[in-house]
Amino acid sequence: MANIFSPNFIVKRLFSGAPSKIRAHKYVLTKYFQGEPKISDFKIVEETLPDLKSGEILTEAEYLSVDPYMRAYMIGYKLPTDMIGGQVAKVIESRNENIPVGSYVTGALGWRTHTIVDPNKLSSMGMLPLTIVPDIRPHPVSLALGVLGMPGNTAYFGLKEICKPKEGETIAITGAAGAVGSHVGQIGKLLGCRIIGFAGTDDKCEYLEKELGFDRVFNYKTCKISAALKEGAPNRVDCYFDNARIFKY
Ligand SMILES: NC(=O)C1=CN([C@@H]2O[C@H](COP(=O)(O)OP(=O)(O)OC[C@H]3O[C@@H](n4cnc5c(N)ncnc54)[C@H](OP(=O)(O)O)[C@@H]3O)[C@@H](O)[C@H]2O)C=CC1
Ligand SMILES: CCCCCC(=O)/C=C/[C@H]1[C@H](O)CC(=O)[C@@H]1CCCCCCC(=O)O
Repeated sequence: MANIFSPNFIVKRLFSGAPSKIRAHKYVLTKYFQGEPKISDFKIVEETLPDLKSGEILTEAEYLSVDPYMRAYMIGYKLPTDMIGGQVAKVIESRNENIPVGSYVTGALGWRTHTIVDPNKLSSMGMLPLTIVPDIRPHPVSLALGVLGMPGNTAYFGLKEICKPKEGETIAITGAAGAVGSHVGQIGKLLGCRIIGFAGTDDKCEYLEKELGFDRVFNYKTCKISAALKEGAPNRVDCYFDNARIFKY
């Protein structure tokens, strides 16, 4: 997740006594990703937003989300195209009586600074409604893209409703340090399970064991998987929550 406001992105408003004109900045994808995404795959475009219509809100992004689905989804768009993506954003102007200025919303608004939203419409791909973030202070609003958002919900419902682990069982997790995996492990611990994880660096493994309380985490790039499973899950693995498809099975 990235806080997008560097000095280059500071909003410029043209005050004229009338409603402010906002110059939004957005990431436009100009090349499909090959390997790691690169700065040169994007250009940044400025656009002046129109005045709000009745029912609409103007949002200012505070957090953008970077997620694995983006690589696959962007292939479906003709280039150049606006970059999709989840946001937590603050409402800075409102012509909607249910969403006052100062509230926070989360939704698929894309990688852009400012957005005019009709809260009754679904996202561009028609999948996600805009959601008002409840007041969760003193916790940060960014949690709406984390444990309270899709990663947390995926972890919670995937574990509770699909894996259905029982207390004392062992859960193995790949992509264990990722947005979903790190929540699966923590929820699993709360359910009284033994958690073994697989992650791609020693730092991630140490973080998961020491900070998040996973029982045993292995660096899948340097360990022998069969030995790791024997050591980490001496009885057996009861649930396998696969986020990364790093194992051939
Ligand atoms: N985030 C969400 O809300 C949702 C996610 N999903 C799916 O869940 C899975 C995990 O998502 P999420 O936790 O958000 O992902 P993250 O981006 O947080 O973590 C992904 C991790 O997967 C590992 N990885 C393994 N193999 C590869 C590879 N070939 N290329 C890149 N990374 C690799 C990397 O960790 P390491 O270095 O440790 O190997 C990487 O950091 C994905 O399949 C995603 O599509 C599904 C529904 C919702
Ligand atoms: C607000 C978007 C948060 C997305 C979090 C995430 O990682 C979603 C994962 C996708 C999963 O891999 C399979 C999906 O279909 C999930 C939803 C993708 C939503 C894309 C919406 C894009 C848009 O409408 O602009």
